[in-house]
Amino acid sequence: MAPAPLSAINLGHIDDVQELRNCKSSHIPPRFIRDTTERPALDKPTFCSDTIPLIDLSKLAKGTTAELHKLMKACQEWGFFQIVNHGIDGSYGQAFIFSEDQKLDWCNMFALGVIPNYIRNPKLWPSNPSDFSETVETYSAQVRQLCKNLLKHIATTLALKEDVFEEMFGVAVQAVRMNSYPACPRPDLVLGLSPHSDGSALTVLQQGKGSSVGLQILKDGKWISVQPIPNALVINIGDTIEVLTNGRYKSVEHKAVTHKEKDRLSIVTFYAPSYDIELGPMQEFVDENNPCKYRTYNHGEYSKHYVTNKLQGKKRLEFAKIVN
Ligand SMILES: O=C(O)CCC(=O)C(=O)O
Ligand SMILES: [Fe+2]
Repeated sequence: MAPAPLSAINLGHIDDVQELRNCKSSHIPPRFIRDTTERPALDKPTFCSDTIPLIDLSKLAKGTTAELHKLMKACQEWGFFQIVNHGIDGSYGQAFIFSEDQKLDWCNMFALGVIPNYIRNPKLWPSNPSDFSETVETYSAQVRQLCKNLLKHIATTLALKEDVFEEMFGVAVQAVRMNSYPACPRPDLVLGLSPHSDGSALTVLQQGKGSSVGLQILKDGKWISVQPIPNALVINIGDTIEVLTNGRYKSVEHKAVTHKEKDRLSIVTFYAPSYDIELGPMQEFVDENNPCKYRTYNHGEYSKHYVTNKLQGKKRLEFAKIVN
């Protein structure tokens, strides 16, 4: 999702977290200090008997039933999983600020629209380093193919025709966002990225090699850290799949925390239907035991709503919720 245009709202002075880090002061400007209820509990490690599921894409490609079952459980119970054997090699600024009193994330973001062409702003594509654009193009083409494949497997786990999402989505919208989280002297007071669900159908997250733990997901009311696995990609279900499956597969709330000494970079691809598509729960997931939970809406309107509202858990999905 591209960041929302900064409008006439008074945003006040915004410190650059990269500069704050470079000046090595232990002072955290108040705009970054979270209310006590929001602060990450870093001293209490998130214990969980399970870690997020790890899926072997090469086994899915061979049609291994056990792996497909694992994928089904991952989508149903976690909304998040990591994948291995996927065949992909491995001017910043704040986003999602809408008011002067809003707490800021300890993160610099750089977002680029990739496909279709009309969401690209060539002026934003840096010419330095010289291979930046080509690298993003190559990576994005591979991730696009990966998303198409994953959506086929996901459709199979739902007993749907494997091409159902591809046929429904039209020319899928693809955007990439680079999140840079500089080390923070007080990671216990700030958040790298506020809790949110993604507005996409699928999200693919790549972490820097040797990355510190940063991503946390909300599972059964507890924040669980996603342990980086070398060469694995983290995949999560976005709001679109939650709506289409009438909540069978859920988009899961997640956030990022920072580290006292280590910088962290995540490269995130959002893959979503074309903006002109009308979306609502598929009839396969609605019956008398599963009443329709979401209205039908235009995906372009949802995307606009998504980028013009602050990150606040799953609040943005209320746009589509049917209230009884
Ligand atoms: O950097 C991370 O681990 C999380 C990034 C994320 O959730 C996002 O960009 O939507
Ligand atoms: Fe996200």
